[in-house]
Amino acid sequence: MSSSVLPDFYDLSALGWNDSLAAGLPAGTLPARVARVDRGAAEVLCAEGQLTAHYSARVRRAAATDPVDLPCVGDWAALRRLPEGRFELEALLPRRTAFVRGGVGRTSQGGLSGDSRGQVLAANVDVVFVAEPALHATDTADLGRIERLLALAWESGGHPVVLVTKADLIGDGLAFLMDEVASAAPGVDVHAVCSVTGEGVDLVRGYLEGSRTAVVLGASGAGKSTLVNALAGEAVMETQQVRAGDGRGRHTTVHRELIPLPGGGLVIDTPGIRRIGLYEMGEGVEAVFADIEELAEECRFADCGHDSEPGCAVVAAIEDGTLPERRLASWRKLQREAAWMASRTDARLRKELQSKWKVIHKEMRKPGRNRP
Ligand SMILES: Nc1nc2c(ncn2[C@@H]2O[C@H](COP(=O)(O)OP(=O)(O)OP(=O)(O)O)[C@@H](O)[C@H]2O)c(=O)[nH]1
Ligand SMILES: [Zn+2]
Repeated sequence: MSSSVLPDFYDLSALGWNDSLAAGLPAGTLPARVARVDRGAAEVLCAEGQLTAHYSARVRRAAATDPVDLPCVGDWAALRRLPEGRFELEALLPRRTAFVRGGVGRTSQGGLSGDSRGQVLAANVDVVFVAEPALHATDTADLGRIERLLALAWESGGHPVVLVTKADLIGDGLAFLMDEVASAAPGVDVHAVCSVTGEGVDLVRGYLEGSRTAVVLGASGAGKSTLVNALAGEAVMETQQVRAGDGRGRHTTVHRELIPLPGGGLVIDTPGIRRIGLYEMGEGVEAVFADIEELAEECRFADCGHDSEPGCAVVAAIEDGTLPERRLASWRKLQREAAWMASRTDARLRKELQSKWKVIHKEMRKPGRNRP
């Protein structure tokens, strides 16, 4: 599908390479960014171009013990040149952010395998675009879905941005809808985009400045591929129309899952990331509902259930109209889901990742950052 010619080499900084990553590179190795993984090997982009690097014995051993150590798209890796000229993926550099799917797998018998080991779907994602169409069939933007995807975005450690896509479909109702969406996304930038007219596309591009890496989360048909194509200025992704037109399955022609954009920045698109809304979320829920968490601190009872307790600040906010009732219901629903998932995913992994990212989140939630 892509008409772009593969370059013979990549400018490392255009792939997101920087000094702090360089400081962690083992001596005598070559930095490379993982663009796709296969069994036992990765397609990588590096100063030498695009090449295949097989995993070293050490990487294979580590991954056998803990699948989280398996290379994934977006990872930075250290390559070693073997005497015969091939490259081996010797080690992974520490990840700054990661989308982790908990170990809720299916056993061969069809039941849930409780092995509770995580799998990393994408690493080193700086910006997480949450795409929700202004109009989906006959429904306007689903605020609950935005909240759920925001929880996943916060949890990854990346910087979330909400994009109301297909803005052309809603006409005069847009301003009202944007206010509603903003109320579901405290502390997060919200923009309207239209891939048909190009409205908002430059704004989106701005988030990728400095060779940042993004993913676009959103339901099927949200306009993710169309947006990425608009950013790239060419068809790097198959859209639903194309797929419907030639009857081929999805992802048959898309090989690289890490896509460097001609205007700078990179986008990660994998089947796993496309389905991520179906996976779990944990403490990200707290970040999405920071407004309710804040109110809850004002409740008379520390264990207030925000139901019919006296002195409940949350119920008071609903009564005086400052907190939409829908938001409390959405918070409860996501909390229940998060608790269910947490009970069957790797607690150790979660803790480890969260303590790392708490610092980043704190930084991002500082006053002055577009709080409502
Ligand atoms: N009117 C309008 N239609 C759009 C816009 N963006 C995308 N579409 C259409 O919406 C449909 C779905 O777009 P895709 O980009 O394939 O959606 P997707 O999110 O990649 O969908 P999946 O691949 O199923 O996850 C296509 O028919 C697009 O032409 C837009 O800004 N305005
Ligand atoms: Zn309360």
